Amino acid sequence: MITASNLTKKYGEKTAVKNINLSVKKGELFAYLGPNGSGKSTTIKMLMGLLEPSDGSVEILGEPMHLNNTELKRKISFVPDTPDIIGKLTGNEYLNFVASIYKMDKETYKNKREELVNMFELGNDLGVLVEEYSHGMRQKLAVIGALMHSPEVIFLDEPNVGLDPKSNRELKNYLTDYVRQGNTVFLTTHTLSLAEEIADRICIIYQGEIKALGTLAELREQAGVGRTLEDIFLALTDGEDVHVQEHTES
Ligand SMILES: Nc1ncnc2c1ncn2[C@@H]1O[C@H](COP(=O)(O)OP(=O)(O)OP(=O)(O)O)[C@@H](O)[C@H]1O
Repeated sequence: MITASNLTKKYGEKTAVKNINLSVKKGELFAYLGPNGSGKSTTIKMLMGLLEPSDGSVEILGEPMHLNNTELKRKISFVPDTPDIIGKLTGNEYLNFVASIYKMDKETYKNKREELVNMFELGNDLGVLVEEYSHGMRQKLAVIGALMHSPEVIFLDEPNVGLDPKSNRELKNYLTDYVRQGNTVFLTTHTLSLAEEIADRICIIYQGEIKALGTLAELREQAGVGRTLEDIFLALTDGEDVHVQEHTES
């Protein structure tokens, strides 16, 4: 569903993403982890066709992704790390707008919207201007907008930031159910426990390069008995004195 081949992004002299190769299968929940500035958002933006790679290529649903592949972009969805929703719209207006972009039929829109709005308990705030929303409320609205049209592939950049514990739990349950139905989720997070709990496979990047990729059990096996994901993450990204075998490309 998602394939990155030798994906590279340079900003001037700086190489933010170096030669990333990965592929995410149908029905998989893939967690992409890395410290601040390691290249997670840059990777997601290239996978989504929002940013031109300096080198390498991306395929989504078996099709090449390009900046102007609008039809392919309609089949996927994105929750950015800082949802930039027009403040002069009410929550209702925003969701109507999203439904029109994705050409949702009325009945599906009504049902999906009700399900998601109830899940996040945002019903009472939909008549309010988004500029009056808290960060968490904006985050919920962005997630509802992204999930409403049931995309086969969804990218979420730190979706849990700002969500209260109940909403976090609801989102986790929703995403695990969502992949069980055959959809594909690619998410970044700094909350390692979230990745431990819900990810089928985990990829750790550091300074734009893949350092580890596998199931939690595989990563633990490489790291040695008793190692937590936090130990592994720190060993691979901070130079802590724990030996963990790095990922090598096959
Ligand atoms: N538009 C840009 N111009 C120049 N450099 C950029 C640009 N966007 C990102 N970078 C640089 O690329 C590197 C990777 O940034 P990116 O935002 O992809 O990291 P990240 O892993 O998502 O970080 P965080 O966890 O803090 O969100 C950083 O060094 C950042 O400074």
